[in-house]
Amino acid sequence: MAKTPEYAIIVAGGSGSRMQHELPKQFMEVAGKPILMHTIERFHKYNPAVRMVVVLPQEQLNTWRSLCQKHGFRLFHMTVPGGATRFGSVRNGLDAVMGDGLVAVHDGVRPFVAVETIQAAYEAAATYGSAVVAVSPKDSIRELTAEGSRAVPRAKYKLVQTPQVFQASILRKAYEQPEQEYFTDDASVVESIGESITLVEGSYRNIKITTPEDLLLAEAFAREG
Ligand SMILES: Nc1ccn([C@@H]2O[C@H](COP(=O)(O)OP(=O)(O)OP(=O)(O)O)[C@@H](O)[C@H]2O)c(=O)n1
Ligand SMILES: C[C@](O)(CO)[C@H](O)COP(=O)(O)O
Repeated sequence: MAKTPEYAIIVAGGSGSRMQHELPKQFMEVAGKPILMHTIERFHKYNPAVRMVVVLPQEQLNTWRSLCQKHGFRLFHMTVPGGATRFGSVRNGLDAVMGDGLVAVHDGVRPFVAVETIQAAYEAAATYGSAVVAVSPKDSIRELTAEGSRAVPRAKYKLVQTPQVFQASILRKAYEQPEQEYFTDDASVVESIGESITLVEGSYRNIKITTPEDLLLAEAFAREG
């Protein structure tokens, strides 16, 4: 039987404002290579046949082309221009996904996702229609209230990562709706059309490179391979 087509929308259309660096963080080097190249390599390592759609800021398409030349980066991927928000970028990426199959959405700035995590997410989505990678919090959690704050039971919460994988038809339907402020990831978008979300265990190494100190961790993880 033919394998279900697998797609990956790698969203790298942001400006990286919290990194406070001139170059968008997805292009900053870790272990001598742009972060985004590490990310693409992880998906290629999982399955060289994954059809990759990389979403980039419109004004940075040429920068990426130059970086690929400079680093001799030849792993095949399509590029599409991003939107004003992550939601808009995923929607643009989805327009490039033709036909049925499983679609992973992954942050371009999560370069240390394990191949085993990617595999587990595609497998769960094949069975349940959705799969969202998450880990348990390590710190205590307090909820902000009108009076101040109060402790909440940590065991009731998960910290959400990517990849988030869905049947293409579900993801398309979800991204037809208007964007809402509480859409911070793909699970929140899909859930709001009434679909249930299946969680898959993630990894504490699957960090999202967001602020400058994350780069220190990233260099350490990259050294370990
Ligand atoms: N308009 C946007 C905004 C974000 N992203 C992508 O979504 C991922 C997670 O977002 P985040 O870490 O918030 O990235 P930025 O938006 O670039 O960072 P910041 O919020 O600090 O500006 C990143 O890979 C980012 O490039 C995107 O594709 N398009
Ligand atoms: C999708 C995500 O990485 C899951 O943790 C996260 O929600 C992205 O949030 P950001 O506000 O774009 O950093």
